[in-house]
Amino acid sequence: MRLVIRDEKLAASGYVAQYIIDRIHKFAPTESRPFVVGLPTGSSPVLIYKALVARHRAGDITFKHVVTFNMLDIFFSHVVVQPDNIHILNGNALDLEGECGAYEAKIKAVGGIDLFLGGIGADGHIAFNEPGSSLASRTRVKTMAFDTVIANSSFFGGDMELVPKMALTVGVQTILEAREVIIIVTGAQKALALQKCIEGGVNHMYTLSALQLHPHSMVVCEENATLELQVKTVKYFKSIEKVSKEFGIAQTIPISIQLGSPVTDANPAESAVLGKDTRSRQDSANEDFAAVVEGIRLAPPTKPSLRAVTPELFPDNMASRVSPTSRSPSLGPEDRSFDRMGSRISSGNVLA
Ligand SMILES: N[C@@H]1[C@@H](O)[C@H](O)[C@@H](COP(=O)(O)O)O[C@@H]1O
Repeated sequence: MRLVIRDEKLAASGYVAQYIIDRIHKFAPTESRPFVVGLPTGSSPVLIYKALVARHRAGDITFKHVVTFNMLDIFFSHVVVQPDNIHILNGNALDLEGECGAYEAKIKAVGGIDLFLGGIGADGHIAFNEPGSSLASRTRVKTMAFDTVIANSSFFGGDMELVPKMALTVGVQTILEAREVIIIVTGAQKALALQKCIEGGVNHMYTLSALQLHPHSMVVCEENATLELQVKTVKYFKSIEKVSKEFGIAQTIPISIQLGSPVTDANPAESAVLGKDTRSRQDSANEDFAAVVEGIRLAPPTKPSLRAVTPELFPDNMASRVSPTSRSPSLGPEDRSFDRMGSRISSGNVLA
């Protein structure tokens, strides 16, 4: 998991917005190969949406071939994404179970989610996967925790009575299957939840902690949200960014995920010419080692590693420590054998 910390909410949101724009540019989606995003509800992503809308209006980015799976009908969807590409869970459907199953099927039909953007509840939940949710859960009906009802009352004029007590939500497993997950965390009120999810173990009481099992997850937060983290945790994650900047190493996800690698039925020869990856997207998503390999490829040349040299092959070290004058008949048996070895090496012979 990556943890990116920025001083302010605005900077954290700007970072995520730019990240999404870069991902879409690199992916270069088309009608038949759209970029698929999962979008959350809540107030945390609002600044990100605003930044994306502004950049869209400035002509920096198009969302023409972006498909969204929204938790709710948010303004962003209407402004920039084509209506046909927007999928929203309908909490008023007559058959709620059918609605949830169909949602999962639609995600599968478009090839899975490339990037799931999420927030976090003050109790550590992701989407509406409240404490105690199965970490293997899929899209389903969920009863909201009291805390969540309070948090969401701001969207209902502060009236808790108006807040639905149940919601349809993607499951933890649905989220874990996204090829990449980014979480935005703002506000000191989220600090304890963030601490549990980052420094604690994987735990169904803090469902965001399941991201520890995801090969490509990133939490972007403002400094205030780190208040409960250990100083060494904060310093460590900050140092990762600093070091990679110094060494010119891009902290990237595998190229196959960035490009949305073609499916396995691609002609291998053609793929080789195009430099494309022929693995299936799902396979690629699971290859976290690829990220490491890529990091190594991007690393600038360094001094040859000493560990690459077998100690036995170090020349002449022993001989150079023994000066000819110190080789006296008074040496003990062990020293004499040391002396003999040294003299053979220093005379340029190779020991057989
Ligand atoms: N289901 C949503 C979550 O997706 C969201 O992350 C959380 C936090 O909301 P906010 O960002 O407003 O703090 O609220 C709700 O419970």
